[in-house]
Amino acid sequence: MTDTRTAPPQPPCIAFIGGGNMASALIGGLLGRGHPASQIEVVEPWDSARDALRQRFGIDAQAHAGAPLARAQLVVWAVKPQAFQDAAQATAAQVPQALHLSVAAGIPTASIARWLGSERIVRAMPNTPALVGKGITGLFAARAVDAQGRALVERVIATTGQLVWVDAEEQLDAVTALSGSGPAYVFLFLQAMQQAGQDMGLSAAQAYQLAVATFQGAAELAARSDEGPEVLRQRVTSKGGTTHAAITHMQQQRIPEHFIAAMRAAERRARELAQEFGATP
Ligand SMILES: NC(=O)C1=CN([C@@H]2O[C@H](COP(=O)(O)OP(=O)(O)OC[C@H]3O[C@@H](n4cnc5c(N)ncnc54)[C@H](OP(=O)(O)O)[C@@H]3O)[C@@H](O)[C@H]2O)C=CC1
Ligand SMILES: O=C(O)[C@@H]1CCC=N1
Repeated sequence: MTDTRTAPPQPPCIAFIGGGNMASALIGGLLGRGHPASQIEVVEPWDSARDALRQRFGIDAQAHAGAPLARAQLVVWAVKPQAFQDAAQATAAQVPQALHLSVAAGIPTASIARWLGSERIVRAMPNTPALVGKGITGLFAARAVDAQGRALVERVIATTGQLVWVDAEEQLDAVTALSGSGPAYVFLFLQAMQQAGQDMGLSAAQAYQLAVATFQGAAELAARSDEGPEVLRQRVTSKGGTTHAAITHMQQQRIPEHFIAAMRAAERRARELAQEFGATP
Protein backbone atom coordinates (compact mmCIF):
# COMPACT_ATOMS: atom_id res chain seq x y z
CA MET A 1 0.00 0.00 0.00
CA THR A 2 1.28 3.45 -0.86
CA ASP A 3 1.60 6.13 1.81
CA THR A 4 -0.81 8.92 0.79
CA ARG A 5 0.23 11.26 3.61
CA THR A 6 1.90 14.44 2.37
CA ALA A 7 4.58 16.33 4.29
CA PRO A 8 3.33 19.63 5.79
CA PRO A 9 4.30 22.60 3.61
CA GLN A 10 7.74 24.01 4.44
CA PRO A 11 7.54 27.52 5.96
CA PRO A 12 8.90 30.13 3.54
CA CYS A 13 12.58 31.03 3.61
CA ILE A 14 13.01 34.61 4.81
CA ALA A 15 16.26 36.52 4.22
CA PHE A 16 17.24 39.55 6.29
CA ILE A 17 19.63 42.10 4.81
CA GLY A 18 21.03 43.79 7.92
CA GLY A 19 21.04 41.96 11.23
CA GLY A 20 20.64 44.80 13.76
CA ASN A 21 17.82 45.92 16.09
CA MET A 22 14.86 45.61 13.76
CA ALA A 23 16.00 42.36 12.14
CA SER A 24 16.55 40.87 15.62
CA ALA A 25 13.05 41.88 16.71
CA LEU A 26 11.51 40.19 13.67
CA ILE A 27 13.74 37.09 13.88
CA GLY A 28 12.94 36.72 17.60
CA GLY A 29 9.22 36.99 16.83
CA LEU A 30 9.39 34.45 14.00
CA LEU A 31 11.36 31.88 16.01
CA GLY A 32 9.03 32.40 18.98
CA ARG A 33 6.10 31.42 16.72
CA GLY A 34 7.85 28.26 15.55
CA HIS A 35 9.43 29.45 12.30
CA PRO A 36 12.48 27.15 11.87
CA ALA A 37 15.91 28.81 12.12
CA SER A 38 16.91 26.78 9.03
CA GLN A 39 14.39 28.85 7.02
CA ILE A 40 16.07 32.17 7.92
CA GLU A 41 19.08 33.69 6.14
CA VAL A 42 20.82 36.83 7.37
CA VAL A 43 23.43 39.07 5.72
CA GLU A 44 25.20 41.27 8.28
CA PRO A 45 28.69 42.77 7.74
CA TRP A 46 29.70 43.14 11.40
CA ASP A 47 31.39 40.18 13.18
CA SER A 48 30.00 41.27 16.54
CA ALA A 49 26.44 41.48 15.21
CA ARG A 50 26.78 38.04 13.55
CA ASP A 51 28.07 36.58 16.86
CA ALA A 52 25.10 38.11 18.69
CA LEU A 53 22.68 36.50 16.18
CA ARG A 54 24.40 33.12 16.62
CA GLN A 55 24.31 33.30 20.42
CA ARG A 56 20.78 34.62 20.68
CA PHE A 57 19.04 32.70 17.92
CA GLY A 58 21.43 29.96 16.76
CA ILE A 59 21.52 31.53 13.29
CA ASP A 60 24.69 31.65 11.18
CA ALA A 61 24.60 34.98 9.39
CA GLN A 62 26.73 35.63 6.29
CA ALA A 63 29.03 38.63 5.93
CA HIS A 64 28.10 39.13 2.25
CA ALA A 65 25.11 38.48 0.01
CA GLY A 66 25.64 35.16 -1.76
CA ALA A 67 24.03 32.11 -3.36
CA PRO A 68 22.09 30.95 -0.22
CA LEU A 69 19.78 33.97 -0.69
CA ALA A 70 18.38 32.46 -3.89
CA ARG A 71 15.97 30.29 -1.85
CA ALA A 72 14.42 33.33 -0.09
CA GLN A 73 10.73 33.92 -0.83
CA LEU A 74 10.75 37.10 1.25
CA VAL A 75 13.68 39.50 1.63
CA VAL A 76 13.48 41.88 4.60
CA TRP A 77 15.54 45.03 4.12
CA ALA A 78 16.61 46.03 7.63
CA VAL A 79 19.51 48.37 6.85
CA LYS A 80 19.74 52.10 7.55
CA PRO A 81 18.33 54.33 4.80
CA GLN A 82 21.83 55.54 3.89
CA ALA A 83 23.05 51.93 3.37
CA PHE A 84 20.05 50.73 1.36
CA GLN A 85 21.16 51.51 -2.17
CA ASP A 86 24.58 49.84 -1.79
CA ALA A 87 23.01 46.84 -0.06
CA ALA A 88 20.40 46.55 -2.83
CA GLN A 89 23.00 46.68 -5.55
CA ALA A 90 25.06 43.97 -3.83
CA THR A 91 22.03 41.71 -3.37
CA ALA A 92 19.50 42.23 -6.18
CA ALA A 93 20.96 39.61 -8.55
CA GLN A 94 20.63 36.90 -5.86
CA VAL A 95 16.91 37.44 -5.23
CA PRO A 96 15.11 38.00 -8.55
CA GLN A 97 11.93 36.11 -7.57
CA ALA A 98 11.46 37.33 -4.00
CA LEU A 99 8.90 39.58 -2.41
CA HIS A 100 10.63 42.53 -0.73
CA LEU A 101 9.78 44.01 2.66
CA SER A 102 11.59 47.23 3.59
CA VAL A 103 11.62 48.65 7.12
CA ALA A 104 13.86 51.59 6.15
CA ALA A 105 12.46 54.99 7.15
CA GLY A 106 11.67 57.31 4.26
CA ILE A 107 12.99 55.31 1.29
CA PRO A 108 10.14 55.18 -1.28
CA THR A 109 9.00 52.08 -3.16
CA ALA A 110 9.92 53.82 -6.45
CA SER A 111 13.61 54.00 -5.40
CA ILE A 112 13.61 50.44 -4.08
CA ALA A 113 12.00 49.20 -7.31
CA ARG A 114 14.68 50.98 -9.34
CA TRP A 115 17.50 49.49 -7.27
CA LEU A 116 16.09 45.97 -7.21
CA GLY A 117 14.43 45.76 -10.62
CA SER A 118 11.25 44.47 -8.96
CA GLU A 119 7.93 46.11 -8.11
CA ARG A 120 6.95 43.44 -5.55
CA ILE A 121 7.63 45.67 -2.55
CA VAL A 122 5.95 46.21 0.80
CA ARG A 123 7.17 49.00 3.07
CA ALA A 124 6.84 48.61 6.82
CA MET A 125 7.39 51.00 9.69
CA PRO A 126 7.75 48.95 12.88
CA ASN A 127 8.87 50.12 16.31
CA THR A 128 11.21 48.74 18.96
CA PRO A 129 8.52 47.31 21.31
CA ALA A 130 8.52 44.63 18.60
CA LEU A 131 11.45 43.25 20.62
CA VAL A 132 8.98 42.18 23.32
CA GLY A 133 6.06 41.31 21.02
CA LYS A 134 4.32 44.64 21.73
CA GLY A 135 5.21 46.47 18.55
CA ILE A 136 2.92 48.19 16.09
CA THR A 137 3.80 48.36 12.41
CA GLY A 138 2.39 50.50 9.60
CA LEU A 139 2.39 48.72 6.21
CA PHE A 140 2.06 49.92 2.62
CA ALA A 141 2.00 47.57 -0.39
CA ALA A 142 2.96 48.57 -3.93
CA ARG A 143 0.38 47.69 -6.60
CA ALA A 144 2.31 44.66 -7.83
CA VAL A 145 1.91 42.87 -4.47
CA ASP A 146 -0.96 40.38 -4.51
CA ALA A 147 -3.10 39.08 -1.62
CA GLN A 148 -0.72 36.16 -1.08
CA GLY A 149 2.21 38.57 -0.75
CA ARG A 150 0.33 40.70 1.75
CA ALA A 151 -0.60 37.60 3.74
CA LEU A 152 3.05 36.50 3.91
CA VAL A 153 4.09 39.94 5.17
CA GLU A 154 1.27 39.96 7.73
CA ARG A 155 2.38 36.55 8.98
CA VAL A 156 5.91 37.86 9.60
CA ILE A 157 4.93 41.22 11.09
CA ALA A 158 2.19 39.78 13.31
CA THR A 159 4.87 37.91 15.27
CA THR A 160 5.99 41.29 16.67
CA GLY A 161 2.61 42.77 17.62
CA GLN A 162 -0.15 44.73 15.88
CA LEU A 163 -0.23 46.00 12.30
CA VAL A 164 -2.07 48.71 10.35
CA TRP A 165 -2.20 48.94 6.52
CA VAL A 166 -2.18 52.43 4.98
CA ASP A 167 -3.51 53.19 1.48
CA ALA A 168 -1.14 56.01 0.53
CA GLU A 169 2.63 55.66 0.72
CA GLU A 170 3.03 59.22 2.13
CA GLN A 171 1.07 58.10 5.21
CA LEU A 172 4.07 56.00 6.20
CA ASP A 173 5.92 59.23 7.05
CA ALA A 174 3.16 60.00 9.56
CA VAL A 175 3.40 56.46 10.95
CA THR A 176 7.17 56.95 11.27
CA ALA A 177 6.72 60.21 13.18
CA LEU A 178 4.05 58.71 15.42
CA SER A 179 4.74 55.08 16.29
CA GLY A 180 8.13 54.49 14.62
CA SER A 181 9.90 57.21 16.58
CA GLY A 182 7.23 57.21 19.31
CA PRO A 183 8.99 54.91 21.78
CA ALA A 184 11.76 57.52 22.03
CA TYR A 185 9.21 60.17 23.07
CA VAL A 186 7.92 57.84 25.78
CA PHE A 187 11.46 57.17 27.02
CA LEU A 188 12.14 60.93 27.13
CA PHE A 189 9.02 61.40 29.27
CA LEU A 190 10.08 58.48 31.47
CA GLN A 191 13.46 60.15 32.04
CA ALA A 192 11.79 63.45 32.94
CA MET A 193 9.32 61.77 35.29
CA GLN A 194 12.11 59.82 36.95
CA GLN A 195 14.17 63.00 37.39
CA ALA A 196 11.22 64.88 38.88
CA GLY A 197 10.53 61.96 41.24
CA GLN A 198 14.13 62.03 42.44
CA ASP A 199 14.04 65.82 42.85
CA MET A 200 11.00 65.30 45.10
CA GLY A 201 12.79 62.76 47.33
CA LEU A 202 12.21 59.32 45.78
CA SER A 203 15.07 56.97 44.90
CA ALA A 204 15.91 56.55 41.20
CA ALA A 205 14.58 52.98 41.29
CA GLN A 206 11.31 53.96 42.99
CA ALA A 207 10.75 56.87 40.61
CA TYR A 208 11.47 54.71 37.55
CA GLN A 209 9.15 51.92 38.70
CA LEU A 210 6.36 54.41 39.36
CA ALA A 211 6.86 56.11 35.98
CA VAL A 212 7.02 52.90 33.92
CA ALA A 213 3.96 51.40 35.66
CA THR A 214 2.06 54.65 35.11
CA PHE A 215 2.73 54.53 31.34
CA GLN A 216 1.82 50.83 31.19
CA GLY A 217 -1.35 51.30 33.24
CA ALA A 218 -2.54 54.42 31.43
CA ALA A 219 -1.92 52.85 28.01
CA GLU A 220 -3.78 49.69 29.01
CA LEU A 221 -6.68 51.76 30.40
CA ALA A 222 -6.88 53.75 27.15
CA ALA A 223 -6.72 50.55 25.06
CA ARG A 224 -9.55 48.93 27.01
CA SER A 225 -11.76 52.01 27.41
CA ASP A 226 -14.57 53.14 25.11
CA GLU A 227 -13.81 56.72 26.13
CA GLY A 228 -11.27 59.00 24.52
CA PRO A 229 -8.16 60.45 26.14
CA GLU A 230 -9.82 63.74 27.03
CA VAL A 231 -12.45 62.03 29.20
CA LEU A 232 -9.84 59.73 30.75
CA ARG A 233 -7.73 62.78 31.59
CA GLN A 234 -10.68 64.58 33.17
CA ARG A 235 -11.25 61.56 35.46
CA VAL A 236 -7.75 62.07 36.90
CA THR A 237 -8.16 65.81 37.22
CA SER A 238 -9.91 66.74 40.48
CA LYS A 239 -11.17 70.30 40.67
CA GLY A 240 -8.51 72.50 42.20
CA GLY A 241 -6.27 69.47 42.69
CA THR A 242 -2.72 68.40 41.83
CA THR A 243 -3.31 67.19 38.25
CA HIS A 244 -5.04 70.47 37.41
CA ALA A 245 -1.93 72.32 38.60
CA ALA A 246 0.35 70.20 36.40
CA ILE A 247 -1.86 70.25 33.27
CA THR A 248 -2.39 74.02 33.57
CA HIS A 249 1.37 74.52 33.69
CA MET A 250 1.83 72.29 30.60
CA GLN A 251 -0.89 74.15 28.68
CA GLN A 252 0.53 77.56 29.63
CA GLN A 253 3.93 76.36 28.37
CA ARG A 254 2.22 75.18 25.16
CA ILE A 255 3.61 71.68 25.62
CA PRO A 256 0.93 69.99 23.46
CA GLU A 257 1.66 72.42 20.58
CA HIS A 258 5.42 71.87 20.95
CA PHE A 259 4.88 68.13 20.98
CA ILE A 260 2.87 68.27 17.76
CA ALA A 261 5.57 70.46 16.18
CA ALA A 262 8.22 67.92 17.21
CA MET A 263 6.30 65.13 15.50
CA ARG A 264 5.99 67.24 12.35
CA ALA A 265 9.80 67.60 12.43
CA ALA A 266 10.08 63.80 12.44
CA GLU A 267 7.67 63.59 9.49
CA ARG A 268 9.71 66.22 7.59
CA ARG A 269 12.89 64.27 8.31
CA ALA A 270 11.32 61.11 6.84
CA ARG A 271 10.67 63.07 3.62
CA GLU A 272 14.24 64.42 3.66
CA LEU A 273 15.62 60.87 4.02
CA ALA A 274 13.73 59.97 0.84
CA GLN A 275 15.38 62.91 -0.94
CA GLU A 276 18.87 62.33 0.47
CA PHE A 277 19.10 58.56 0.15
CA GLY A 278 16.28 57.59 -2.21
CA ALA A 279 16.56 60.07 -5.06
CA THR A 280 19.79 58.73 -6.54
CA PRO A 281 19.50 56.50 -9.65
N1 LIG B 1 15.38 51.31 15.41
C1 LIG B 1 14.12 51.65 15.27
O1 LIG B 1 13.38 52.04 16.20
C2 LIG B 1 13.47 51.56 13.93
C3 LIG B 1 14.23 51.42 12.79
N2 LIG B 1 13.62 51.36 11.56
C4 LIG B 1 14.40 51.24 10.36
O2 LIG B 1 15.03 49.96 10.41
C5 LIG B 1 16.23 50.03 9.67
C6 LIG B 1 17.30 49.33 10.46
O3 LIG B 1 17.41 49.98 11.72
P1 LIG B 1 18.12 49.27 12.95
O4 LIG B 1 17.80 47.82 12.95
O5 LIG B 1 17.83 50.11 14.13
O6 LIG B 1 19.64 49.48 12.48
P2 LIG B 1 20.95 48.71 12.96
O7 LIG B 1 22.08 49.63 12.71
O8 LIG B 1 20.75 48.11 14.33
O9 LIG B 1 21.05 47.47 11.94
C7 LIG B 1 21.37 47.57 10.58
C8 LIG B 1 22.55 46.66 10.32
O10 LIG B 1 22.70 46.47 8.91
C9 LIG B 1 24.08 46.56 8.61
N3 LIG B 1 24.37 46.82 7.20
C10 LIG B 1 24.82 47.94 6.60
N4 LIG B 1 25.01 47.74 5.29
C11 LIG B 1 24.67 46.46 5.04
C12 LIG B 1 24.68 45.66 3.87
N5 LIG B 1 25.08 46.14 2.68
N6 LIG B 1 24.27 44.38 3.95
C13 LIG B 1 23.87 43.89 5.12
N7 LIG B 1 23.85 44.60 6.28
C14 LIG B 1 24.25 45.88 6.24
C15 LIG B 1 24.49 47.69 9.51
O11 LIG B 1 25.89 47.89 9.56
P3 LIG B 1 26.43 49.44 9.71
O12 LIG B 1 26.24 49.77 11.15
O13 LIG B 1 27.84 49.35 9.27
O14 LIG B 1 25.59 50.28 8.80
C16 LIG B 1 23.86 47.26 10.82
O15 LIG B 1 24.63 46.31 11.50
C17 LIG B 1 16.51 51.50 9.39
O16 LIG B 1 16.33 51.74 8.02
C18 LIG B 1 15.49 52.27 10.21
O17 LIG B 1 15.02 53.39 9.49
C19 LIG B 1 12.26 51.35 11.44
C20 LIG B 1 11.49 51.47 12.54
C21 LIG B 1 12.00 51.63 13.86
O1 LIG C 1 14.97 57.40 13.93
C1 LIG C 1 14.78 56.80 12.86
O2 LIG C 1 15.09 57.34 11.79
C2 LIG C 1 14.18 55.41 12.85
C3 LIG C 1 12.86 55.40 12.16
C4 LIG C 1 11.83 55.33 13.23
C5 LIG C 1 12.60 55.00 14.43
N1 LIG C 1 13.87 54.99 14.20
